[in-house]
Amino acid sequence: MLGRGAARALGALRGVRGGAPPARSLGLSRRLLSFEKVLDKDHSLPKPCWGKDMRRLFDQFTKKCEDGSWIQLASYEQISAQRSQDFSAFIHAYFPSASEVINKEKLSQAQLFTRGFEDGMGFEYVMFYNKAEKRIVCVFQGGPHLQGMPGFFHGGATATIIDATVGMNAIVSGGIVMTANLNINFKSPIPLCSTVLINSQLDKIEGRKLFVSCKVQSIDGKILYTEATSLFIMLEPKKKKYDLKEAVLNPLPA
Ligand SMILES: CCCCCCCCCC(=O)SCCNC(=O)CCNC(=O)[C@H](O)C(C)(C)COP(=O)(O)OP(=O)(O)OC[C@H]1O[C@@H](n2cnc3c(N)ncnc32)[C@H](O)[C@@H]1OP(=O)(O)O
Repeated sequence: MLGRGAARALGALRGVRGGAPPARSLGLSRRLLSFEKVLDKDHSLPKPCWGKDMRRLFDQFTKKCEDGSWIQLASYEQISAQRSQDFSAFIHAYFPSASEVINKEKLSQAQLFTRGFEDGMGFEYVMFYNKAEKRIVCVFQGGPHLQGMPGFFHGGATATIIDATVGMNAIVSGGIVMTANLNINFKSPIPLCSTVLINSQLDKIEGRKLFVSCKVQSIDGKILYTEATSLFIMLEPKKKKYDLKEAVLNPLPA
């Protein structure tokens, strides 16, 4: 999914706010900017369902964006490219057997898993990217529909938001990538409806492999809830029968 998720995720890079200079002037490539989402709202902006911790951290990181060292990443449910025939061609090129299952109509109805919940009930999050430090910080407030053991987040929900965060970090460096391995150590249960910080770091790139690690901590940094390491693989360029780069540089209208 992340090949497609990659496109969705890179749509996030369109969002540079808080008076920060345009992403292009920050050195982000046109390629990144080209993954534009044209539908629905940007879920990474403050909502009434955000608690005071989420809102305060949003304001703190938005402030850090003012000098251009950090970029806030917008987040949508879908990208315009997903609706185009070209995106079906992309799936066919990389995963021909999947293209027998996913038709254009299904693709147009699909939406990002983490954005499929009612406001405040599931994943509320906003990510900030520091290119120089190869870091992405995710401020995450999980809702009551993410419960596992009573009163705590489901481990799969924690894994999901980790995958989204380390995945975004891999995407901003590697483009179209997929999760090959995700290794999680659950150290302490995360109280339901709390706000936590996910700090991810791109550790190294070896050929097509990107290694990204992260920590999930309480907002005061005193509790380490979860640690994870991950491996992302850039999709094999030689298998490419379709020029995704060109498609995203010149996206079709939705
Ligand atoms: C706002 C949007 C947010 C978006 C972020 C959301 C994040 C969500 C991300 C996902 O959930 S993605 C969905 C879950 N992942 C998958 O479904 C991937 C399924 N696996 C595959 O499709 C392929 O296995 C994969 C594309 C990952 C790799 O296949 P390839 O044929 O391109 O690679 P290949 O097998 O040739 O391996 C390339 C290198 O990686 C290594 N490798 C591959 N898989 C590995 C693995 N699992 N562990 C360790 N090494 C691995 C492999 O040994 C080799 O190393 P060397 O180059 O040194 O020889």
